[in-house]
Amino acid sequence: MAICTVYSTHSLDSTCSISTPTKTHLGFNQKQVVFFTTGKRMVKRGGGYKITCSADKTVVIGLAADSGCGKSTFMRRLTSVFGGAAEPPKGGNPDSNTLISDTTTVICLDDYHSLDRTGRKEKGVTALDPRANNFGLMYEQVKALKDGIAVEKPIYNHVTGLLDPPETIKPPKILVIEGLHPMFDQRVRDLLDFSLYLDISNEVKFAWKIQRDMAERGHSLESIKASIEARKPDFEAYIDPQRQYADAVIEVLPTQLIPGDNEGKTLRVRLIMREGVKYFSPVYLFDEGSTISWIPCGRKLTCSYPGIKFFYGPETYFGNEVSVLEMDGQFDRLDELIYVESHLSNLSTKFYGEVTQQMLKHSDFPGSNNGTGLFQTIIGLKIRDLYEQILASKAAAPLEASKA
Ligand SMILES: Nc1ncnc2c1ncn2[C@@H]1O[C@H](COP(=O)(O)OP(=O)(O)OP(=O)(O)O)[C@@H](O)[C@H]1O
Ligand SMILES: O=C(CO)[C@H](O)[C@H](O)COP(=O)(O)O
Repeated sequence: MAICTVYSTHSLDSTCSISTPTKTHLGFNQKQVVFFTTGKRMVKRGGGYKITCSADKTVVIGLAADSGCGKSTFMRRLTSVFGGAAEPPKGGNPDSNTLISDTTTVICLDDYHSLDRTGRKEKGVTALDPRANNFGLMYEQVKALKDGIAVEKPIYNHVTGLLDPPETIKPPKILVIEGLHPMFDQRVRDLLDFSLYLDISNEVKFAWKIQRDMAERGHSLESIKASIEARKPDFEAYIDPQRQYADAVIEVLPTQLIPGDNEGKTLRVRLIMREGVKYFSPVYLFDEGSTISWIPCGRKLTCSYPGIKFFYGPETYFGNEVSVLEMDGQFDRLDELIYVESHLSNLSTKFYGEVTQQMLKHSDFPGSNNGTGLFQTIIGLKIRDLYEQILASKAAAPLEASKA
């Protein structure tokens, strides 16, 4: 490691690691102070040397869920927290799965399928099976991006079922890797600064699938049932166990307010937040660490049948201490959410009412009237806070080092 002064997007000195095959290269050596006046990233490849500055490093977020479980919806909420819309890479493959905004780049891990649709059929494996995915490449490329180096990432084309020529991905401020396996491979898992798992119960998954694949894509009820059943063993073997590694889990279950209900319209949603995660402090209701049951319906919150019930308290999840915030039921009037927001703490908002504002802004997104939208919005704000804390700690690091 060497200290260098960097003039780029950062105003503070950054700690840089310099790797060079020879001591002196293109006007600098490891003892010199290096000045850069152009270029956003302190990385040069192809010239035989590489400089990586910690303040330039990408923050990596993992989002795991089965297909059709709300990953895209969550990504839209997260991107919105940072402002600006996410778009596919300009002028690239129209079937690219990547979404880029000013701050975030979201890559879909389906792009690391090593077997295309025909290949999987021939070998008799599903896309959920690790044998159909290239975890070595996933690790190398996520690591490179985290270190500030651009990669040529493959593209899995969901329209044709083929692997298309790769696309260039430049290191963003925040990289989100979303898909079936962000926490499956330990090497990839260790690169994550924060991980989230969307845990949708079978009943609700089925209801959502029917809604989308039957109503919007013209699939038959039988084919939807068959596809869910066919994925189940591999889902249970390879996807579901990733819950244990997640820093936060959003669990979506049928309501308990209507006995025997499994229509999937009214939902009981639990936000399970691991304790002791660096840069992440769980949200709480009223009093941190207490166990609380709260029915907010009445003068300040309009609730039609079956009402709304909140719960908050400590629990154990896969042997880890967690805090759980739960909401069962749905909001009648989204503007009244401010009443609920005012009773929640540690939200990482920048101003009073920011959660409500975000929810109102995207009232047309699925889940906006229930705990799925509320908790996805809260996690989006927590990720912004985590990113800002990591950035601040990196900026402070060289100052600490120089004091030593
Ligand atoms: N919170 C929600 N409440 C109700 N329905 C939802 C919710 N989230 C998602 N859905 C339903 O599930 C469908 C899939 O959502 P979304 O596209 O966000 O999931 P996905 O995980 O990105 O899917 P895929 O991986 O198949 O692209 C939506 O069209 C909607 O019908
Ligand atoms: O689980 C999936 C994505 O999350 C898909 O089933 C997988 O990527 C295979 O895609 P396709 O059905 O387009 O061949």
